[in-house]
Amino acid sequence: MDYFSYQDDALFAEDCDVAQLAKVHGTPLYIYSRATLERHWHAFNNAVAEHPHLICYAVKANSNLAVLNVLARLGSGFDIVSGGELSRVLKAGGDPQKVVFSGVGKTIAEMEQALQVGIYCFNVESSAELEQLNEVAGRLGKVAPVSLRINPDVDAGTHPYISTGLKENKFGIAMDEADTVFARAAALPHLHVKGVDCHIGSQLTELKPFLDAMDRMLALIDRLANQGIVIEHFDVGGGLGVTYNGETPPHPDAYAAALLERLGGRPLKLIFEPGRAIAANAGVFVTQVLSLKENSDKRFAIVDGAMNDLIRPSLYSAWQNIIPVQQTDAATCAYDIVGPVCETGDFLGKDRQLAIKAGDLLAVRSSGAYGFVMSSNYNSRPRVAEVMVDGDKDVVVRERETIEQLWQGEHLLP
Ligand SMILES: Cc1ncc(COP(=O)(O)O)c(C=O)c1O
Ligand SMILES: N[C@@H](CCCC[NH3+])C(=O)O
Repeated sequence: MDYFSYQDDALFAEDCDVAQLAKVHGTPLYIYSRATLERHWHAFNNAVAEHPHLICYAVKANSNLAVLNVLARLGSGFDIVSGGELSRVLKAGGDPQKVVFSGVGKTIAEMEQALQVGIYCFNVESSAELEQLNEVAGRLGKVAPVSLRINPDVDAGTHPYISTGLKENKFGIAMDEADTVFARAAALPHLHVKGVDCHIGSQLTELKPFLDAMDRMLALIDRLANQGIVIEHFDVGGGLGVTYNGETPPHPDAYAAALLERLGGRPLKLIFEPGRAIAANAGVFVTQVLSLKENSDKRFAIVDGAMNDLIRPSLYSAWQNIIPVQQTDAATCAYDIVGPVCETGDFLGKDRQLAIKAGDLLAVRSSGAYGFVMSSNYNSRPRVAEVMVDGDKDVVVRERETIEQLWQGEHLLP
């Protein structure tokens, strides 16, 4: 079931006509589907329903308050990487006791904030962070719940910029130091060791790297048990991929079943941190064709959306499907879909077969994750509006920035 589909050649988001949404709210525009977010969250939650677990949506994928609130209402937990994300979760009605705090560099202020609100667990990424957290917790008269993020040194087989589980990556504690750092964590007075975690990369489309990582992590958990260090939970991170262009990532059911089989009856609570798998295909980015231009080699469609609004194609050469908002029978041509930003790398897609003219609307699919959250004001372009549809209702969940907001907080010299 695809909540973004055509009805009589017009693209709909649930029961809302996308062209009408663009007319009312302007372009460029992000549109999210509540039903899709909920279906994807339930897919994870149902996949492990029979086993103690917590689904902690990775806020970084899409941190709009309405997105977080929809998931909080389902009972979701949240994986955060900053004090800002924690504040968003709380503002959106999320339960701090279902929050795990990941991230390779946490500030003292962020540690204090998370300790004060009582999060579920800190995913600690280094010995230095462990010592700091112990000190901060001691100063506040608290005990910090901790998991250690271990870098299992497996190749996730994904884009090098989004691979995180190799020794050469900055993330986590090396496996060959894990036992020692755990022993230290267990000995520190203001920490309570709860779990282990790993996250080997994003947009994984095969089970094997996940299972390789799990085998190494379970071996560690067994060694720790022999040292008398009891691990309550195993946080497997996020990373399950989605279909952008014909990839066939495992369904959460298959993923969870494979993990549970490997777990082999160990009484560990499982924590999942899915971001992309929940949000990516719950959103589209709608842009209008400003003009067409061609030379002897190429045809360009210059659109009002740009790399500052959706950077994935420029940053990772990521391919996202670009479809017309109104389908026609007209003959198609190959276009590079480019934005107004003054960078050669400013494109949303290359060599796309489309039948388009100035004024037409295009929808870039799979834009619900790592879309708006990675947007910027580069070229002094106001950040775009975000709308969430819920059946035949649409709500502006973030207003388009105004020109005045572009220089909010800036000051002239006296
Ligand atoms: C620690 C951690 N957890 C979860 C995620 C979410 O990843 P994904 O969106 O691929 O599920 C990330 C980002 O890759 C991450 O770094
Ligand atoms: N921003 C990346 C994913 C990064 C994952 C962050 N841990 C993307 O769009 O694919």
